[in-house]
Amino acid sequence: MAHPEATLRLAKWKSGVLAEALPFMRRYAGSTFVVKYGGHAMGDARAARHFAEDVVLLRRVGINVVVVHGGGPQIGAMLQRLKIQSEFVDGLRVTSAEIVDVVEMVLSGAINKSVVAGISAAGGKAVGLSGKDGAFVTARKLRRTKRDPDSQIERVLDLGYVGEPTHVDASFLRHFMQSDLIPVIAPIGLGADGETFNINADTMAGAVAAALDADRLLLLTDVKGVLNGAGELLPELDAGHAAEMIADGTISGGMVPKVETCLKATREGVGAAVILDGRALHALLLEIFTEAGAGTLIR
Ligand SMILES: Nc1ncnc2c1ncn2[C@@H]1O[C@H](COP(=O)(O)OP(=O)(O)O)[C@@H](O)[C@H]1O
Ligand SMILES: CC(=O)N[C@@H](CCC(=O)OP(=O)(O)O)C(=O)O
Repeated sequence: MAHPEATLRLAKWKSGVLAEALPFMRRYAGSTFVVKYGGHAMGDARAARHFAEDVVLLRRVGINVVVVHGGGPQIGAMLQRLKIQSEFVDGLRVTSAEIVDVVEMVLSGAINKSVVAGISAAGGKAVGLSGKDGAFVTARKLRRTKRDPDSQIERVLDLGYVGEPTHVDASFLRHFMQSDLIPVIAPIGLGADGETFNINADTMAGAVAAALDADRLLLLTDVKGVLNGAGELLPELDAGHAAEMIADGTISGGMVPKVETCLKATREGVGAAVILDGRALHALLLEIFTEAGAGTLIR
Protein backbone atom coordinates (compact mmCIF):
# COMPACT_ATOMS: atom_id res chain seq x y z
CA MET A 1 0.00 0.00 0.00
CA ALA A 2 1.26 3.53 -0.80
CA HIS A 3 2.52 5.63 2.09
CA PRO A 4 -0.23 8.10 3.27
CA GLU A 5 2.13 11.04 2.68
CA ALA A 6 2.84 9.91 -0.88
CA THR A 7 -0.92 9.48 -1.48
CA LEU A 8 -1.52 13.01 -0.19
CA ARG A 9 1.26 14.43 -2.40
CA LEU A 10 -0.23 12.65 -5.43
CA ALA A 11 -3.73 13.96 -4.62
CA LYS A 12 -2.36 17.54 -4.29
CA TRP A 13 -0.48 17.18 -7.56
CA LYS A 14 -3.61 15.86 -9.33
CA SER A 15 -5.78 18.71 -8.01
CA GLY A 16 -3.08 21.17 -9.15
CA VAL A 17 -3.18 19.67 -12.66
CA LEU A 18 -6.98 19.88 -12.75
CA ALA A 19 -7.00 23.47 -11.48
CA GLU A 20 -4.53 24.41 -14.21
CA ALA A 21 -6.56 22.62 -16.89
CA LEU A 22 -10.02 24.00 -16.02
CA PRO A 23 -9.58 27.55 -17.42
CA PHE A 24 -8.26 26.05 -20.67
CA MET A 25 -11.26 23.71 -20.86
CA ARG A 26 -13.60 26.68 -20.50
CA ARG A 27 -11.65 28.76 -23.03
CA TYR A 28 -11.57 26.05 -25.67
CA ALA A 29 -15.15 24.70 -25.39
CA GLY A 30 -16.79 25.18 -28.80
CA SER A 31 -13.52 25.69 -30.67
CA THR A 32 -12.19 23.57 -33.51
CA PHE A 33 -8.91 21.66 -33.31
CA VAL A 34 -7.42 19.77 -36.24
CA VAL A 35 -4.98 17.07 -35.11
CA LYS A 36 -2.57 15.46 -37.54
CA TYR A 37 -1.53 12.03 -36.37
CA GLY A 38 1.71 11.08 -38.14
CA GLY A 39 2.68 7.57 -39.18
CA HIS A 40 5.75 7.64 -36.91
CA ALA A 41 3.68 8.78 -33.93
CA MET A 42 1.27 5.84 -34.27
CA GLY A 43 3.99 3.16 -34.06
CA ASP A 44 3.70 2.49 -30.32
CA ALA A 45 0.50 0.69 -29.14
CA ARG A 46 0.43 2.36 -25.72
CA ALA A 47 0.90 5.87 -27.14
CA ALA A 48 -1.81 5.08 -29.74
CA ARG A 49 -4.24 4.17 -26.93
CA HIS A 50 -3.43 7.37 -25.09
CA PHE A 51 -3.88 9.36 -28.31
CA ALA A 52 -7.38 7.93 -28.79
CA GLU A 53 -8.26 8.66 -25.14
CA ASP A 54 -7.04 12.25 -25.50
CA VAL A 55 -9.12 12.78 -28.64
CA VAL A 56 -12.23 11.47 -26.87
CA LEU A 57 -11.55 13.67 -23.84
CA LEU A 58 -11.17 16.76 -26.05
CA ARG A 59 -14.55 16.00 -27.64
CA ARG A 60 -16.13 15.48 -24.20
CA VAL A 61 -15.02 18.93 -23.01
CA GLY A 62 -16.71 20.46 -26.06
CA ILE A 63 -13.80 20.83 -28.49
CA ASN A 64 -14.67 19.97 -32.11
CA VAL A 65 -11.86 17.58 -32.97
CA VAL A 66 -10.95 16.51 -36.48
CA VAL A 67 -8.18 13.95 -37.00
CA VAL A 68 -6.09 13.76 -40.17
CA HIS A 69 -3.73 10.80 -40.18
CA GLY A 70 -0.55 9.94 -42.06
CA GLY A 71 1.04 6.55 -42.57
CA GLY A 72 4.30 7.15 -44.44
CA PRO A 73 6.27 4.36 -42.67
CA GLN A 74 3.36 1.92 -43.10
CA ILE A 75 3.15 2.70 -46.84
CA GLY A 76 6.92 2.20 -47.03
CA ALA A 77 6.63 -1.21 -45.35
CA MET A 78 3.87 -2.34 -47.74
CA LEU A 79 5.83 -1.13 -50.79
CA GLN A 80 8.81 -3.10 -49.53
CA ARG A 81 6.70 -6.25 -49.14
CA LEU A 82 5.51 -5.73 -52.71
CA LYS A 83 9.11 -5.08 -53.81
CA ILE A 84 8.21 -1.65 -55.22
CA GLN A 85 10.90 1.03 -54.94
CA SER A 86 9.90 4.54 -53.85
CA GLU A 87 11.84 7.73 -53.28
CA PHE A 88 11.24 11.07 -51.60
CA VAL A 89 11.86 14.58 -52.89
CA ASP A 90 11.69 17.36 -50.26
CA GLY A 91 9.80 15.02 -47.91
CA LEU A 92 7.24 14.03 -50.59
CA ARG A 93 6.89 10.51 -51.96
CA VAL A 94 7.29 10.35 -55.73
CA THR A 95 4.04 8.55 -56.56
CA SER A 96 3.65 6.44 -59.72
CA ALA A 97 0.25 5.02 -60.80
CA GLU A 98 1.27 1.71 -59.20
CA ILE A 99 2.31 3.40 -55.95
CA VAL A 100 -0.84 5.52 -55.64
CA ASP A 101 -2.93 2.31 -55.49
CA VAL A 102 -0.84 1.04 -52.58
CA VAL A 103 -0.96 4.45 -50.86
CA GLU A 104 -4.75 4.51 -51.05
CA MET A 105 -5.08 0.92 -49.88
CA VAL A 106 -2.87 1.49 -46.82
CA LEU A 107 -4.18 4.95 -45.86
CA SER A 108 -7.94 4.61 -46.54
CA GLY A 109 -7.95 0.95 -45.50
CA ALA A 110 -5.93 -0.42 -42.62
CA ILE A 111 -4.71 2.80 -41.04
CA ASN A 112 -7.96 4.79 -41.27
CA LYS A 113 -9.97 1.96 -39.76
CA SER A 114 -7.48 1.30 -36.98
CA VAL A 115 -7.61 4.98 -35.89
CA VAL A 116 -11.44 4.87 -36.01
CA ALA A 117 -11.44 1.63 -34.00
CA GLY A 118 -9.03 3.10 -31.43
CA ILE A 119 -11.34 6.07 -30.84
CA SER A 120 -14.33 3.71 -30.51
CA ALA A 121 -12.43 1.60 -27.97
CA ALA A 122 -11.74 4.78 -25.97
CA GLY A 123 -15.49 5.49 -25.84
CA GLY A 124 -15.84 7.96 -28.72
CA LYS A 125 -17.62 7.81 -32.06
CA ALA A 126 -15.55 8.37 -35.17
CA VAL A 127 -16.24 8.24 -38.88
CA GLY A 128 -13.48 7.32 -41.34
CA LEU A 129 -13.23 9.40 -44.51
CA SER A 130 -10.92 10.12 -47.39
CA GLY A 131 -11.14 13.18 -49.59
CA LYS A 132 -13.07 11.04 -52.08
CA ASP A 133 -16.09 10.68 -49.76
CA GLY A 134 -18.62 13.27 -50.87
CA ALA A 135 -15.72 14.58 -53.03
CA PHE A 136 -14.99 16.76 -50.03
CA VAL A 137 -11.29 17.26 -50.87
CA THR A 138 -10.60 17.95 -54.52
CA ALA A 139 -6.99 18.06 -55.64
CA ARG A 140 -4.68 18.70 -58.57
CA LYS A 141 -1.19 17.56 -59.44
CA LEU A 142 1.37 19.34 -57.28
CA ARG A 143 3.74 21.47 -59.32
CA ARG A 144 7.24 21.50 -57.83
CA THR A 145 10.28 23.23 -59.21
CA LYS A 146 13.90 23.11 -58.11
CA ARG A 147 16.68 25.55 -58.95
CA ASP A 148 19.90 23.87 -60.05
CA PRO A 149 22.60 25.32 -57.73
CA ASP A 150 25.24 25.36 -60.52
CA SER A 151 23.32 26.61 -63.56
CA GLN A 152 20.60 28.46 -61.54
CA ILE A 153 18.10 27.03 -64.05
CA GLU A 154 14.67 26.22 -62.56
CA ARG A 155 13.58 22.65 -63.34
CA VAL A 156 10.05 21.26 -63.06
CA LEU A 157 10.00 18.05 -60.99
CA ASP A 158 7.49 15.33 -61.82
CA LEU A 159 6.26 13.79 -58.57
CA GLY A 160 3.54 11.75 -60.33
CA TYR A 161 0.27 11.49 -58.42
CA VAL A 162 1.27 13.78 -55.56
CA GLY A 163 -1.59 16.19 -55.13
CA GLU A 164 -2.34 19.53 -53.54
CA PRO A 165 -5.85 20.27 -52.28
CA THR A 166 -7.83 22.68 -54.44
CA HIS A 167 -10.96 22.74 -52.28
CA VAL A 168 -12.04 21.35 -48.92
CA ASP A 169 -15.81 21.25 -48.34
CA ALA A 170 -16.05 22.41 -44.72
CA SER A 171 -19.85 22.04 -44.59
CA PHE A 172 -19.50 18.31 -45.38
CA LEU A 173 -17.26 17.90 -42.32
CA ARG A 174 -19.53 20.04 -40.13
CA HIS A 175 -22.42 17.57 -40.73
CA PHE A 176 -20.43 14.94 -38.85
CA MET A 177 -19.13 17.31 -36.21
CA GLN A 178 -22.67 18.50 -35.40
CA SER A 179 -23.67 14.86 -34.87
CA ASP A 180 -20.91 14.44 -32.28
CA LEU A 181 -18.91 12.29 -34.68
CA ILE A 182 -15.15 12.74 -34.88
CA PRO A 183 -14.03 12.81 -38.54
CA VAL A 184 -10.88 10.74 -39.15
CA ILE A 185 -9.45 11.70 -42.53
CA ALA A 186 -7.03 9.82 -44.82
CA PRO A 187 -4.94 12.23 -46.95
CA ILE A 188 -6.31 11.21 -50.34
CA GLY A 189 -7.74 13.77 -52.78
CA LEU A 190 -10.01 13.42 -55.79
CA GLY A 191 -8.79 14.83 -59.12
CA ALA A 192 -10.98 16.59 -61.69
CA ASP A 193 -10.85 13.50 -63.93
CA GLY A 194 -11.47 11.06 -61.08
CA GLU A 195 -7.76 10.48 -60.39
CA THR A 196 -6.54 9.54 -56.94
CA PHE A 197 -4.01 11.96 -55.47
CA ASN A 198 -1.56 11.20 -52.68
CA ILE A 199 -1.46 14.27 -50.45
CA ASN A 200 1.14 14.74 -47.76
CA ALA A 201 -0.78 14.34 -44.50
CA ASP A 202 0.57 17.59 -43.04
CA THR A 203 -0.58 19.48 -46.14
CA MET A 204 -4.00 17.81 -45.89
CA ALA A 205 -4.32 18.72 -42.19
CA GLY A 206 -3.38 22.34 -42.95
CA ALA A 207 -5.94 22.59 -45.74
CA VAL A 208 -8.67 21.07 -43.53
CA ALA A 209 -7.76 23.43 -40.67
CA ALA A 210 -7.87 26.48 -42.96
CA ALA A 211 -11.24 25.46 -44.46
CA LEU A 212 -12.73 25.00 -40.99
CA ASP A 213 -11.19 28.26 -39.69
CA ALA A 214 -9.73 26.11 -36.94
CA ASP A 215 -8.45 27.59 -33.71
CA ARG A 216 -5.54 25.14 -33.58
CA LEU A 217 -3.64 22.88 -35.91
CA LEU A 218 -1.64 20.28 -33.98
CA LEU A 219 0.89 18.14 -35.83
CA LEU A 220 1.97 15.04 -33.90
CA THR A 221 5.30 13.60 -34.98
CA ASP A 222 8.30 11.65 -33.68
CA VAL A 223 10.44 14.52 -32.40
CA LYS A 224 9.84 17.01 -29.59
CA GLY A 225 9.13 19.76 -32.10
CA VAL A 226 11.37 21.86 -34.32
CA LEU A 227 14.98 21.49 -33.17
CA ASN A 228 17.78 24.01 -33.71
CA GLY A 229 21.26 23.12 -35.02
CA ALA A 230 22.30 22.01 -31.51
CA GLY A 231 19.33 19.65 -31.30
CA GLU A 232 17.44 21.82 -28.78
CA LEU A 233 13.68 22.31 -28.91
CA LEU A 234 12.48 25.72 -30.13
CA PRO A 235 9.35 26.62 -28.09
CA GLU A 236 8.33 29.18 -30.76
CA LEU A 237 9.15 29.80 -34.40
CA ASP A 238 8.21 32.65 -36.74
CA ALA A 239 8.17 32.78 -40.55
CA GLY A 240 11.52 34.59 -40.89
CA HIS A 241 13.45 32.19 -38.68
CA ALA A 242 11.77 29.16 -40.32
CA ALA A 243 12.81 30.37 -43.81
CA GLU A 244 16.44 30.75 -42.62
CA MET A 245 16.44 27.27 -41.06
CA ILE A 246 15.02 25.68 -44.23
CA ALA A 247 17.51 27.54 -46.43
CA ASP A 248 20.54 26.47 -44.34
CA GLY A 249 19.30 22.86 -44.03
CA THR A 250 18.69 22.89 -40.24
CA ILE A 251 15.08 22.02 -41.09
CA SER A 252 15.07 19.20 -43.64
CA GLY A 253 13.18 16.13 -44.91
CA GLY A 254 9.67 15.62 -43.56
CA MET A 255 10.01 18.65 -41.27
CA VAL A 256 9.98 20.98 -44.32
CA PRO A 257 6.33 20.31 -45.41
CA LYS A 258 5.36 20.34 -41.72
CA VAL A 259 6.73 23.82 -41.04
CA GLU A 260 5.53 25.15 -44.41
CA THR A 261 2.05 23.81 -43.63
CA CYS A 262 1.96 25.56 -40.24
CA LEU A 263 3.02 28.89 -41.74
CA LYS A 264 0.49 28.63 -44.57
CA ALA A 265 -2.33 27.62 -42.20
CA THR A 266 -1.70 30.59 -39.89
CA ARG A 267 -1.57 32.94 -42.91
CA GLU A 268 -4.95 31.50 -43.95
CA GLY A 269 -6.59 32.23 -40.60
CA VAL A 270 -5.85 29.26 -38.34
CA GLY A 271 -5.30 30.58 -34.78
CA ALA A 272 -1.97 28.85 -34.17
CA ALA A 273 -0.12 25.71 -35.17
CA VAL A 274 1.96 23.42 -32.97
CA ILE A 275 4.44 20.67 -33.90
CA LEU A 276 4.75 18.22 -31.01
CA ASP A 277 5.89 14.75 -30.00
CA GLY A 278 3.13 12.18 -30.56
CA ARG A 279 5.18 9.45 -28.86
CA ALA A 280 5.05 11.26 -25.52
CA LEU A 281 2.14 9.96 -23.43
CA HIS A 282 -0.86 12.32 -23.42
CA ALA A 283 1.08 14.83 -25.53
CA LEU A 284 -2.17 16.44 -26.69
CA LEU A 285 -3.48 17.05 -23.17
CA LEU A 286 -0.17 18.51 -22.03
CA GLU A 287 -0.11 20.88 -24.99
CA ILE A 288 -3.70 22.01 -24.72
CA PHE A 289 -4.37 22.06 -20.99
CA THR A 290 -1.10 23.23 -19.43
CA GLU A 291 0.50 26.66 -19.28
CA ALA A 292 3.90 25.40 -20.43
CA GLY A 293 2.52 23.42 -23.39
CA ALA A 294 4.74 21.09 -25.40
CA GLY A 295 6.41 21.29 -28.78
CA THR A 296 6.98 24.27 -31.08
CA LEU A 297 4.32 26.94 -31.45
CA ILE A 298 4.11 28.64 -34.85
CA ARG A 299 1.97 31.70 -35.49
N1 LIG B 1 15.06 20.92 -37.51
C1 LIG B 1 14.40 19.76 -37.33
N2 LIG B 1 13.77 19.54 -36.17
C2 LIG B 1 13.12 18.37 -35.93
N3 LIG B 1 13.06 17.36 -36.84
C3 LIG B 1 13.65 17.52 -38.03
C4 LIG B 1 14.36 18.74 -38.32
N4 LIG B 1 14.84 18.61 -39.59
C5 LIG B 1 14.49 17.41 -40.05
N5 LIG B 1 13.77 16.73 -39.13
C6 LIG B 1 13.22 15.38 -39.33
O1 LIG B 1 11.82 15.46 -39.57
C7 LIG B 1 11.23 14.27 -39.06
C8 LIG B 1 9.74 14.45 -38.93
O2 LIG B 1 9.14 14.38 -40.22
P1 LIG B 1 8.45 13.01 -40.72
O3 LIG B 1 9.45 11.90 -40.64
O4 LIG B 1 7.85 13.28 -42.06
O5 LIG B 1 7.37 12.80 -39.60
P2 LIG B 1 5.85 12.26 -39.64
O6 LIG B 1 5.91 10.86 -40.15
O7 LIG B 1 5.44 12.37 -38.21
O8 LIG B 1 5.08 13.22 -40.53
C9 LIG B 1 12.01 14.06 -37.76
O9 LIG B 1 11.96 12.74 -37.30
C10 LIG B 1 13.42 14.48 -38.13
O10 LIG B 1 14.18 13.38 -38.56
C1 LIG C 1 2.95 12.90 -50.98
C2 LIG C 1 3.34 12.13 -49.78
O1 LIG C 1 4.51 12.10 -49.42
N1 LIG C 1 2.35 11.48 -49.14
C3 LIG C 1 2.57 10.70 -47.95
C4 LIG C 1 1.21 10.43 -47.34
C5 LIG C 1 1.29 9.85 -45.94
C6 LIG C 1 1.94 10.81 -44.96
O2 LIG C 1 2.11 11.99 -45.17
O3 LIG C 1 2.25 10.19 -43.76
P1 LIG C 1 3.15 10.73 -42.57
O4 LIG C 1 2.50 11.94 -42.02
O5 LIG C 1 3.16 9.58 -41.65
O6 LIG C 1 4.53 11.04 -43.12
C7 LIG C 1 3.29 9.38 -48.29
O7 LIG C 1 3.08 8.83 -49.37
O8 LIG C 1 4.03 8.90 -47.43
